[in-house]
Amino acid sequence: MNSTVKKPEGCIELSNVQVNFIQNGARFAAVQDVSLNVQPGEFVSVVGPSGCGKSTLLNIVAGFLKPSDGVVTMDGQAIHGPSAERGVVFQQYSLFPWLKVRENVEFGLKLQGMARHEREGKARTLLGLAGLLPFENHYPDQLSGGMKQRVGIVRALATGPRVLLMDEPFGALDSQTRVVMQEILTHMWQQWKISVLFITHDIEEAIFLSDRVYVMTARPGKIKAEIPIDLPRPRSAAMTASPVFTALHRQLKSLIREESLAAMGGEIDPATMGQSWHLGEEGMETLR
Ligand SMILES: Nc1ncnc2c1ncn2[C@@H]1O[C@H](COP(=O)(O)OP(=O)(O)OP(=O)(O)O)[C@@H](O)[C@H]1O
Repeated sequence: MNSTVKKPEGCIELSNVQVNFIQNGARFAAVQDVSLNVQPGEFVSVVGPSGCGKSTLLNIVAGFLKPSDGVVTMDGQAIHGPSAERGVVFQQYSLFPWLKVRENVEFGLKLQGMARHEREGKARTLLGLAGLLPFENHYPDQLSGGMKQRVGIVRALATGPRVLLMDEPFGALDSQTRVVMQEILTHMWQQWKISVLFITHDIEEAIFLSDRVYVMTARPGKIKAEIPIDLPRPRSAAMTASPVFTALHRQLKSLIREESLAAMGGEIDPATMGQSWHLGEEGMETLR
């Protein structure tokens, strides 16, 4: 946990959550017995192999999905559906293409019944903080991917949520833009001190941004480990070369690698990985 002053609200708790889905007529557990929490003002990431149920967990906290079993609360109240108290940012830029940048940010405020001049002022302040004010009259199509995602974050924050839920928000960006976006997000988060639940495949991203990281097992997704990230704040790109960062990276990589191999269902034998394939004449024949 960082040492900044916490808002008194924005506590998410999942207790013994199970999610069953039906695929091809068969029921299976996507998520099993998951208990995790995000404390007020904390930045928590969830990492794990593809298909382990990360997005499913986020969708439950967002209120888009109901768990088959278990309890999910925000500040002690059960979550029954989506709410402006929980802002969501997805990988796909979910901006309205027919609205200008500022109109996109104002959208939720308009729904809340805020008067025009007030919402204009609020949107402009937030856009200014994100360095986007010069683009307030642009349409989303006129922006780069990184800028669109910054608008998406500002829009999610505009209505004053207690929690920000982010599902691979930088997954569609090139690696350089992604690193810059991580720095922007960590600075924005330090100003807003809002609780964040962040889903990512990227170990470095999870370490750089988070106070704690949960690692999930391969499907059915359970919590395999909870790793505190004891790096000072504010975070800077230079920290990624520090011994603490490197050790955390190694630890998380090893935990996830075990699960990624498990997720492949024994298709790959770790003992022989890296050895060249010797197909033999018979094997070559099957490829011809
Ligand atoms: N609505 C649904 N109906 C049936 N199966 C689903 C549904 N949603 C997700 N699944 C399955 O549940 C499992 C978990 O999916 P989920 O998208 O949560 O995983 P993930 O960890 O976010 O994956 P990725 O990292 O690849 O995005 C997957 O096997 C997925 O195919």
